[in-house]
Amino acid sequence: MSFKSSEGPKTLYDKVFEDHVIHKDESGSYLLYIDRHLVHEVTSPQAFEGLKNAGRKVRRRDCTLATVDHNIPTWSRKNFKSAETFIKEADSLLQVQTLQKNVKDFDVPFFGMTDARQGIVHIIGPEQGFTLPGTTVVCGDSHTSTHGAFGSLAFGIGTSEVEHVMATQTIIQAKSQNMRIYIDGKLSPGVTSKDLILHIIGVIGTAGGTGCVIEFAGKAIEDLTMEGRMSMCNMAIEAGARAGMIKPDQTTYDYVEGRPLAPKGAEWKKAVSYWQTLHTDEDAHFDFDIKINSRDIIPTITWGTSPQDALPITASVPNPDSVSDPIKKSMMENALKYMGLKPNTPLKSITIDKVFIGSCTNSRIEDLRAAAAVVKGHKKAGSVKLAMVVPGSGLVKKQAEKEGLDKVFEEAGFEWREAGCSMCLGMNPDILDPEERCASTSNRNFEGRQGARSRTHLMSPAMAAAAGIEGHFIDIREFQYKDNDVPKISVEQESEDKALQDAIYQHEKQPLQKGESADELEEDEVLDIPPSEHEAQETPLKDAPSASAPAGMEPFLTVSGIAAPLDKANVDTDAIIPKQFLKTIKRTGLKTGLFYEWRFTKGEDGKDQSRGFVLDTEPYTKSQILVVTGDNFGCGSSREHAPWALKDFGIKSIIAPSFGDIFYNNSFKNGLLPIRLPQDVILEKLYPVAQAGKTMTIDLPNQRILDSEDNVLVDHFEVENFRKHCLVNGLDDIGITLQKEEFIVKFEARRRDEFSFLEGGSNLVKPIMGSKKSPYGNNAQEW
Ligand SMILES: CC(C)[C@H](C(=O)O)[C@@H](O)C(=O)O
Ligand code: SF4
Repeated sequence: MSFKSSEGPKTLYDKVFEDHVIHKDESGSYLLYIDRHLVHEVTSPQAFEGLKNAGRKVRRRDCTLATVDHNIPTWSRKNFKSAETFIKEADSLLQVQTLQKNVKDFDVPFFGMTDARQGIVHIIGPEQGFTLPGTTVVCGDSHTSTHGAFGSLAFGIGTSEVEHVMATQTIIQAKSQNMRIYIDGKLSPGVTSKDLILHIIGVIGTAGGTGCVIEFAGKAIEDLTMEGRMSMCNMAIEAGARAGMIKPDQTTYDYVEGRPLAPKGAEWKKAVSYWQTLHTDEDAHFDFDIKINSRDIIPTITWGTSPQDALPITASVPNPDSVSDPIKKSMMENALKYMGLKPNTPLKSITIDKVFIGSCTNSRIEDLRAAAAVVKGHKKAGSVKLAMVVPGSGLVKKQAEKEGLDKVFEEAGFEWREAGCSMCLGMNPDILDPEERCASTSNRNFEGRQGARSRTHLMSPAMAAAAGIEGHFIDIREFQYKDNDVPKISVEQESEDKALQDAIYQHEKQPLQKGESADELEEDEVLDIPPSEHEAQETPLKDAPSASAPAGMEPFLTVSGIAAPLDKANVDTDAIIPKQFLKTIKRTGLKTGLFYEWRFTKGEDGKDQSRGFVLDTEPYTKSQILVVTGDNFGCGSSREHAPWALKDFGIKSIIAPSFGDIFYNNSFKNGLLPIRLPQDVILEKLYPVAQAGKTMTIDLPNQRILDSEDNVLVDHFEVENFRKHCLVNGLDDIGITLQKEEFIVKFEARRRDEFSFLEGGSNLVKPIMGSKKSPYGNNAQEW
C-alpha cells in the first residue's frame, strides 16, 4: 500500500498535505479533502443558510460533528428545562436554536446542552476519537490548530469555507511553508507546555509563523502528554501560523485507542501502520528552523495586550523608554496604559481581581488536576472577587468530579461551572467588568477580549490557581503546596529577564486517561439533569428565524476612493469586530460594530459617543481603502464577521505589510481585496496620500495602485492567480469546486480503500442510551 505521491525527503506537513490532494490547479492552488469538520453555533448559521438556499446537502455527515460552546451560560444545568429558559440573552439563544434546527434539518451528529459529551469544540473532537492522526481537520474557529497535536493538519476557516466544506468535503488551499521549532532537552520542574508556548510566542512574535505550518519537535515535546501537546498546538495560531503539528507516537496512539469514534480491531492496526509513517524524514527541508533551549524557560506570563507580550514571572513590566523603534515604543505605551501598569513593576507584585481556569487551551483533566493540586487545602485570597473553573467538556467535568476535584475547588472558594468557552471570550454572561484584572489560562489577552476594558494575563493553570490563592501573580516554584502528594518544586532562581534575554534560538532563513466512552454510560449518568425534566429539553425551533441571504460577489476590477490611514500593528479581529457583534445569524448589519471599542464610548445617557476614530472623521467616513502601516492585520480569530463589517462600512481593499492568514482568506471570499506590500513602500508612497485624505485607485487587472491624477504609486502588487481570477469574475468557490466532482469521487473511492479506518467517523456517535425522552422525541433523532 503506497500512501505517498512524490519522492524525496518530506516533512510531516508535506506528507499529510500530499495524502489529501484531490487536484492541483495550473495556478498552483490545491483542492484538499477534509476528513473531519467540527461545527459550532457562532460560525455556522450563515453557512447552513447558504446550503439551504442552494438546495445543497452536507456531503459527509460522518465527517461532521457539531456542538454548542461559545454562547452557553456556565451556571448549573441541574434545573435545565430548555434552551429557551436557560439562555437569557436573546441573540445567544437564537444562535443556539439555529444550530439545533440546522443539525436536525441537515442530519448532522450533535452534542447539545443535555448531553455530557457537549463541550468546547476543540476538547470534544480529541476526546471522542473523532480527531485522528494524519487527518485534515477544519472548523470555523481559529483554535482548530489544537488538533495538530495528533499529527493532523488542522486549521481554522471562515464561514464561507465552512459552507464550502459542508457542500464539497474539500477546501481550496495554497501550500504553506515549513517551519520547525525544536525544543531541546527536558522542561524544568514547574514549567508546563503553556509556559513553553508563551515563551515561544514571546521569541518569534505573533507574526513569526505567518505563512507557515509549524512542527513542534524535540525531547521536550516528546515528553509532553497529549493534553500538553494540545495546549501547544492550540496557540500555534497565536504565533501567526496556519497550523501547528506534532508527529504521532506511542503517547498519541495510547490516547486515541479505545475512544468511541476511533477505529477498532483490524482497522486500528491498519491505521497505526499508516500513522507510523507520519514523521519528518531525515534531511527534509524546513524554510525556517528555530531552536529553543528548554533550560531557558521558566514559568511565563503575559503583561500586555498581545500574546507575544510574554515574560518570565521573575521579570518586571517593561519600560518603553528602553525601546528605540518608535512603532514598538508606542505599542508598548498603549498596552501599558490599557493594562493599567507602570514600567519596572515586578510581575509578581501585580494584584488580580479574578481568576479564569478554562478555555480550549487549558480545560482538560490534566489542567484541572494541576490547578486543584495548587488550591488544595488553601483558600482563595479575600481580595479576589471571583475564581472560576470551567471544564472543557461534560466528560472532563464528570471525570474531575469522580476524582473529587470539584470539592477541592469549592472548598477553596473557587466556583465550579458547566462546560463551555465562558470567560475566554465572554460571548456568554461570564465577563470581566471594566479594568478588572484576570489571571487566565486562555489564549488571547487582546483589548476587550474578556469584557470591555478588561485586563487579561495569560498563564498556566497552576500559576492562575496560585494567583487566586495569593491575590497576586506568583512564581509557582515558590508556592507552598499543602497537599503532601504533590512534590515540592525547587529550582534555583533565575536572574530577572535572563531567561528571555539568553534565549538561544536560531531563526535561520535558509537558502533555504482515556476518558469514559459516553455510549457506555446510562442516560441519567450522562445527563446532569433530573430525569423528569428530560422531555422538555431543547424544543426544536418552531418558526425558524430567517437569516439573511449570503451577500453576492460583485466582480472586483478597479476601486477608486478615499484611503484611510491606520498606524497600527497586530490589529486583531477581536478589535475589528468585538464579540458582542458575533451573535448574529446574518452577514450584514455590522457597520456600527466595526472597530467598535476604538470608535465609541458609552455616554452618560447610555448611547454610543464617537471617540473621533479616523473612520468617523471627514473625509474618511466614505473610505473605500484602508492603508495600514503595521504587520499582521486581521490576526487572531477566524470570524468572517471582520470582512463582513469592513464591507458593510464600504471598505473594498486593505493594504498592509502582512495579514493574519484566516482573515486574508476570508477577505477574498467576500470580494474584499487584501494587498500585501513592504512596510517602507506603504510608509513612503501610500500613507502620505491617505493622511492627506486623497483618493487612490486600485487596479486589480493590472495589479497596480495609482493616485488621483493617475500617477503610478505602486507599479505591481502580488495576488495569487486563482484568487484574482475569482475576484475579477465574481466567482463563487463552491460552484468552481463542484465542477471537480469527478476528482472528488475518485479520491473518495481511494480513501475508502487506503484509509478505510477513517470511514464511519461520527456515524458511530451513539445516541445516549435509553434516551427515549431525547429532545427530538426518539433516539434516532437525537441530533
Ligand atoms: C467565534 C470564533 C470565530 C472565534 C475564533 O475563531 O477563534 C473564537 O473561538 C475566539 O476564540 O475568538
Ligand atoms: S479560544 Fe476561547 S472562545 Fe475560542 S474556541 Fe477556544 S475556548 Fe472557545
